Amino acid sequence: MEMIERGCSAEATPLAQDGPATIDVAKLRDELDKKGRAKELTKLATGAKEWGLFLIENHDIPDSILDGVQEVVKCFFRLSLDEKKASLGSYMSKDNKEDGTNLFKTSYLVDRIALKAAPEEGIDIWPRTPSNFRHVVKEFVDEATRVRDELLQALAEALSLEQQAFLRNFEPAKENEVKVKANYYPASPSSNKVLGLPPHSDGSCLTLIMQFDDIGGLEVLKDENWTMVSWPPNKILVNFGDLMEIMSNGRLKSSWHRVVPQANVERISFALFYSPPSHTEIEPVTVRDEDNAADVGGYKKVAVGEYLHHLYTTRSAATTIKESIMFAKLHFNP
Ligand SMILES: O=C(O)CCC(=O)C(=O)O
Ligand SMILES: [Fe+2]
Repeated sequence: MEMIERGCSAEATPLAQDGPATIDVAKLRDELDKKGRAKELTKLATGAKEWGLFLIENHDIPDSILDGVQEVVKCFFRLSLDEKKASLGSYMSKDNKEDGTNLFKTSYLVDRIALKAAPEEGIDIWPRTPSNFRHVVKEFVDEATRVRDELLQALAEALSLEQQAFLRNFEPAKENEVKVKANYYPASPSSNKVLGLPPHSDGSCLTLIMQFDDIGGLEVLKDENWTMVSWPPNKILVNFGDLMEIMSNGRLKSSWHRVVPQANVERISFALFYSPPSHTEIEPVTVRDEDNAADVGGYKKVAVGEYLHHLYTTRSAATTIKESIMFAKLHFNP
């Protein structure tokens, strides 16, 4: 298989002793309990900086919706290859070609579909089997987007920024990008050889990930060690992508992560990738050096589409971790 820098072989990984922070969204919403809310914001700031990701609970997305997503995605992956091809219909669309090829041909142990849930115009690449796939996923996307907005505001507040500092990049709402990926990782007896997904950072601002069973598979590079992240299906993992690192001027770092197939059990995950509209120029928040008031964040203004194009065309050839994000640095000389 293709060699991608550090950590190509998936050696056994210890489970984190104390995993990423779990943030209680209900506490963030509770304006009456000021102390409890402030405590949760502090936990959010600390946890998010430490791991580049965190978990959320009490997010208020009904179990019926989470269960519905699980059902339609499992149903899709149970189809035969021919049935999957037939189900996807206009699969060879512009949007689905690049990512969708993973479904049938990959050097990694993953079968996956990538769709765009928003913006809506001109997109008809949803699986037709099961017939309620699109409806169920869209319901979930609507709920998750509400939570995304709350999280972006809470993150700004947690960093002592003005509440809209991150969310304002997501205007106008109807032009926001929401990519959907459903990943199926088969069990792999030789799991110490082949990866499900290679080490990477997401291009998004935030990625919300569900996994349908808490069996392990996602690993994040933390303090130079690959560390398995564990979470149950009713919690959602919130991962920072490169756009968040740029937006926050490096105060929040995108995580470097990979997926390792498990030896005896298959795994399915379902992720929403949120990015501002492609033409939006992200202006990194200012990060002041306390002593001389200079900006020390190191990131510059960059258009979302331009950055993503750069990331997707360079990351597989990168030789160092997060090399592609250098493009958004003030002192980048290609
Ligand atoms: O399967 C997972 O948990 C993570 C998937 C992932 O990293 C991705 O699709 O970018
Ligand atoms: Fe990822």
